[in-house]
Amino acid sequence: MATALKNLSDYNSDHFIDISDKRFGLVVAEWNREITDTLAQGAYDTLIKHGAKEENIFRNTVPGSFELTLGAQLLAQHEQIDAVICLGVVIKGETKHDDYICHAVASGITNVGLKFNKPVIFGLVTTNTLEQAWDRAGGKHGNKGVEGAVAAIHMLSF
Ligand SMILES: Nc1c(NC[C@H](O)[C@H](O)[C@H](O)CO)[nH]c(=O)[nH]c1=O
Ligand SMILES: CC(=O)[C@@H](O)COP(=O)(O)O
Repeated sequence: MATALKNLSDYNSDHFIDISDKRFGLVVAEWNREITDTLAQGAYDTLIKHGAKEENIFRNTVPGSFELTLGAQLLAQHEQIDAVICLGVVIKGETKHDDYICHAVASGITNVGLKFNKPVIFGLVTTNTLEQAWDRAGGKHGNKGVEGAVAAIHMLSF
């Protein structure tokens, strides 16, 4: 499987631009809070590591991943926000509810990015089990929050 070969925290930063004056929005879902907090810390630490200023990272929480789209839009609409990173964890339940959430968020945040012409990053962990989610929040497959921050910086370097 592709995931088995890829660590979400492995990346090449050679092409990154100076992000010291860039302003980042972090939108974090409260569902599965322990895991989403770990994703958010990974994203925050990566942005700081590559030169972002603490005062230029704006974190907001939403109830669940379904609300990430509106949360992203409320940040992306501000011209002083340069990129938005959306972070959530959706773990399959007994019904198809997870499918509806994930598809809505994937489509929704894509449209927000296109509407405001700025990076809106899909940092959604979508797993079958809690263990798989932790594997992608600092576990054996890295941290999806790190991947999200790297994607935001990469797109700003476009
Ligand atoms: N089951 C999960 C949810 N469910 C909540 C929805 O995201 C949403 O907040 C609710 O439907 C009200 O609109 N959210 C997650 O982030 N992760 C889940 O596993
Ligand atoms: C993934 C979810 O949406 C969570 O609420 C589990 O839902 P369900 O077990 O009702 O499918």
